[in-house]
Amino acid sequence: MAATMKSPISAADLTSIPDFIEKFKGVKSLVDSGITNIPDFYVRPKDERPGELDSTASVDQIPVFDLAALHGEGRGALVKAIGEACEEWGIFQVINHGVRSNVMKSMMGVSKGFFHLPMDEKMLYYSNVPSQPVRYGTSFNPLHESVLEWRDVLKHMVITSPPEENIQYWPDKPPAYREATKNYILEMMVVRTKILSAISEALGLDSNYLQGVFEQQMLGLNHYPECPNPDLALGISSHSDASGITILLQDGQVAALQALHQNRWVCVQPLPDSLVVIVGDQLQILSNGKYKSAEHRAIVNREKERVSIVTLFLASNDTLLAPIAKLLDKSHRPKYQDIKCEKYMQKYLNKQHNKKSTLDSIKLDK
Ligand SMILES: O=C(O)CCC(=O)C(=O)O
Ligand SMILES: [Fe+2]
Repeated sequence: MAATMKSPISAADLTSIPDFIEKFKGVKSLVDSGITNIPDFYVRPKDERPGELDSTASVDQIPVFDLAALHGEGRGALVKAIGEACEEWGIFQVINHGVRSNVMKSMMGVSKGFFHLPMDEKMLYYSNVPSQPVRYGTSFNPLHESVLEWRDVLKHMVITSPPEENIQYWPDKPPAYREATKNYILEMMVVRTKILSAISEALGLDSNYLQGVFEQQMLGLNHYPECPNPDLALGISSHSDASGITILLQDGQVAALQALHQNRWVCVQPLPDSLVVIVGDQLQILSNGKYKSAEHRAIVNREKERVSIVTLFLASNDTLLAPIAKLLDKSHRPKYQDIKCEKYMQKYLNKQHNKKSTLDSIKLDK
């Protein structure tokens, strides 16, 4: 592989982000070039670096729910607990969610396989324009960022139903990519119904209410290569997701995802066969702030690479995002300006990740 044969370069040789993007396209090829220090444009300001704040104290574990209980007498209690977790945390893990273990394993396998392809294969999908249907790239929005995220990405911006309608745009390497991705997407559609029906009920709405709103699906593969200075960089910087909900599959071997809770970073420990559910900004808007989108980030590791797979469920472009009328009354006035989903997504995608800044920008009575 040509990229691995280059002589080691020093971080000081890389002067600017556009220059780096032009030469390396992303993190993997930078690491393969043999660097021993990260370039300056990966170094986070001091207050953003992963510090001592991350906690594994038992009081600070994010909630874990066994979804098997949705099918029996325990449904009411579980729905209530999920609602409370959406208010308090905006993030929780689920087990016994019904997604087959081998489907998750294959998806993880083809994702890793894709990021390890030779550069010219990955370049077939390369773009810096976030709206491409299937796009390989790096960081979040590299040409609008002052500090880059230590990750490369492959994004499927639109998943159709059935998913294989636009399969010709999907990578066909590694050879199992298309089949594994299709199977994973189909299982995500099933688990979405379980989770969104529970959240709808917790809000006092018809079971299928939110399912009818968050009908669009996107898929994102994140690759976080080993990093020589994990104390200075972040894999993904603090942000909330623009989705209604996000369902995340994380690598079982490396703990890296952290959620902000009461001003502390709490590590989301990977549990076997679990999925992480994250409340996104669109659910915060619809619930009029009752449910909070979780601010989260991912750290990187000196020895281990990591892959995570995110499935976003969100409203269609022409949906007007607004608090649900049934949740409003004299003492619950709307907290957010109405905004078309397409416009919200443009606002979100046209800048760098910055905590919950997109949501904050449409708050009423700031
Ligand atoms: O890799 C992770 O655990 C987090 C990924 C994430 O937050 C995202 O893709 O939005
Ligand atoms: Fe996220």
